[in-house]
Amino acid sequence: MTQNATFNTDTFLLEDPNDLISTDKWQRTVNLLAKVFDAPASFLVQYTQKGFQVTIASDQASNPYPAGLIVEPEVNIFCRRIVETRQQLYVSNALLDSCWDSNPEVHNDGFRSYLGVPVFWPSGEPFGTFCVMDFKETDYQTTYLELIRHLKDILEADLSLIGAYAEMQKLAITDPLSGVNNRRGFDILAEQRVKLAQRTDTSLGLLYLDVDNFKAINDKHGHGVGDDVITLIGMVLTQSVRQSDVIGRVGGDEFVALVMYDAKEELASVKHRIAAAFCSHHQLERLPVFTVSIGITDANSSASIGELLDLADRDMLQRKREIMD
Ligand SMILES: Nc1nc2c(ncn2[C@@H]2O[C@H](COP(=O)(O)OP(=O)(O)OP(=O)(O)O)[C@@H](O)[C@H]2O)c(=O)[nH]1
Repeated sequence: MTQNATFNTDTFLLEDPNDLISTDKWQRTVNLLAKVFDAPASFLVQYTQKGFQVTIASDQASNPYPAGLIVEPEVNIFCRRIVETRQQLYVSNALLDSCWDSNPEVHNDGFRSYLGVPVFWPSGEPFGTFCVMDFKETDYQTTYLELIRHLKDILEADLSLIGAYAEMQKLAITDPLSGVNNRRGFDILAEQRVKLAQRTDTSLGLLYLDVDNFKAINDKHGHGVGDDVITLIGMVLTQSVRQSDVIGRVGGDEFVALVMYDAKEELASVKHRIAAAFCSHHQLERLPVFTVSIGITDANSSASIGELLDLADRDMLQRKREIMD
């Protein structure tokens, strides 16, 4: 289920710039680091599965590594050690330790000294490193180590801003009771999913689910039990569809799922899977027995999400009438 696309810690910030980050301020911070250490190069480096990318490079002619440069994740560079250990690293002279023999920063580019600290996302995941490098051996004193940690706090404060904003965005599109997308979230993500399906030539179907006589559950067992049924539906739907499918709660007891399929019969089998899941779950959860009506429509036309929801809703009502009659 596509839900948390707003805060992706596995994407390079340079590929997906964030308005909340002032890269000017970061540039000044990185430049300042090089200046106070009287060093030829300093960096903010981001780590993802794709490797290490220089996000910001101090703007001196002596700096060989520009912003945007990516180093493969398995290369034995200093920053890699920090990401692995999550600890500060100070190498005053890399030639004195054979573990750096295979480091291209040392044997290709002539660096001797490295001081770096880990930078973390607010989630505690490593963002990357903040570091300063020199072509000569160094002997940094404690106050310098404190300074680099202080400057890194400034960068982490900005990263926590992105985290807080992403969290707010997530809250704005999530239904707190069922944990699935609310109507706004569903509309946004479903529209993206439809565009992606058109580009990749895949087929989509829309399921519309409504609890039968939900009002009676509330009236007979109380609102709290009704809430538990809503929570259960969110859970069952999440477990019944693929990660890339989009689900949402679009009304009190109404849920929808936009699902990808290869053969049309798959839509009917998703529908049966969902209905069957309720049978086993309400026993486990000690909830009253309830049934749901599910409508389906094909979602491969140029119709808007609102129009598709209407079609699936009408199909659901038709089925509900058939059961009630
Ligand atoms: N417990 C609980 N009840 C809710 C919530 N949101 C809406 N409802 C109730 O859901 C009920 C929906 O009633 P109806 O739209 O008549 O639907 P129904 O009783 O399922 O009837 P049919 O759709 O015809 O099967 C109303 O009584 C609402 O008060 C919620 O978050 N929690």
